[in-house]
Amino acid sequence: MKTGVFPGKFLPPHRGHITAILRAHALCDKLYVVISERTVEDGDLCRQAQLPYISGVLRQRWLSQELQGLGIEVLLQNDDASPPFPQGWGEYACQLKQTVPEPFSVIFGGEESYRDGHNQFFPGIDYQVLDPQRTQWPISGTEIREHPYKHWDYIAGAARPFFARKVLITGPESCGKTTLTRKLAKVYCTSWSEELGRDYQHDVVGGNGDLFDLEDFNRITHLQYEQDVKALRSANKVCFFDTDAVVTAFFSDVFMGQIASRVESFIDPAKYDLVIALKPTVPWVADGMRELGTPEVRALSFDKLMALYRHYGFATERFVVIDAADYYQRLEQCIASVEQLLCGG
Ligand SMILES: NC(=O)c1ccc[n+]([C@@H]2O[C@H](COP(=O)([O-])OP(=O)(O)OC[C@H]3O[C@@H](n4cnc5c(N)ncnc54)[C@H](O)[C@@H]3O)[C@@H](O)[C@H]2O)c1
Repeated sequence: MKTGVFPGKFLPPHRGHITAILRAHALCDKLYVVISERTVEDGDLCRQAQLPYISGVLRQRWLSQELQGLGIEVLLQNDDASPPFPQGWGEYACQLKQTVPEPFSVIFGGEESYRDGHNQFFPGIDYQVLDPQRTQWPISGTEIREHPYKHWDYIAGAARPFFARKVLITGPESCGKTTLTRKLAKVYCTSWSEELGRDYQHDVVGGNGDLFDLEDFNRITHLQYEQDVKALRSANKVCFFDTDAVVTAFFSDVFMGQIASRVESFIDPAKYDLVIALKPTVPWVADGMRELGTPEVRALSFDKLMALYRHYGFATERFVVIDAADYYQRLEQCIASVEQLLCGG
């Protein structure tokens, strides 16, 4: 029985890592992937790339998603107490032997320069180097952190939702949100999450808004969240959202005179990288389910919705407000703001 260990930072995991891990797995009977987390150093690396901290647990979740079902165990090791390399070799070696729950006979890696250290601090354990020139996937974690959109295809699938830019298109009824969201998704060849409250109203309530009850808005928020997560999983650099929980809170208040109890727990001002707010300056389209059609009510709805965003901690002064009265201009303004969001990545 040959047991191997594949250590790394995996900040973030990419195809080079995954392929090397799978090769290592083919060379032994049991493989442990060990994520080495140094919160200060790793935190600095994320900050330098202007990314939120990618915690060890998050990396463990991503790698576990990627490798599940293959008999590879993903472990997390906190190396905060070890000095940096090369002084930290001894502590690192001790810690690794404690983290892995059984004796191992081989350590895999891609760095020839670590061989002497391995020979000294892991006596009797082979050090096997795989693809040291990174010929198959010429990529590093540093390159991905600094330019995730340029190197998008290398990012491990499970980590892509973290890196995908999230764009919310919001606004009151009949301002072209759904069409614009679909068009933007097509322009950027990516996924989007459509508002499902209207389908819910059609399918469950029979189209008659008077028949809503408060619990319906809790369900809508939850279903929308699930759909958003699914859309994000297949995003190509950017993902578009046709609605959010603030809009559901708004309609809960319109129909029921109060906000359903669980809606607020889905409101997250930090979720979106860009919020595009559409003003109701295009013609009203009656579809049998819309309620708020007069020009005065439409303008008031927009103001009320923005006030609700402020109430929930959104920085509405950073919203891109689209007030052009024609669809061509609206689309152009949206594309320009998305371009700005993605540029430099
Ligand atoms: N930094 C040091 O001087 C040093 C010294 C000794 C041990 N270590 C330990 O070694 C482990 C690896 O650290 P790291 O910073 O190199 O981790 P990492 O997350 O950057 O990489 C993990 C492993 O994948 C390999 N790899 C990376 N990109 C690849 C690609 N495109 N194709 C094929 N293989 C690729 C790396 O060579 C490494 O072996 C860590 O556990 C670390 O603590 C580091």
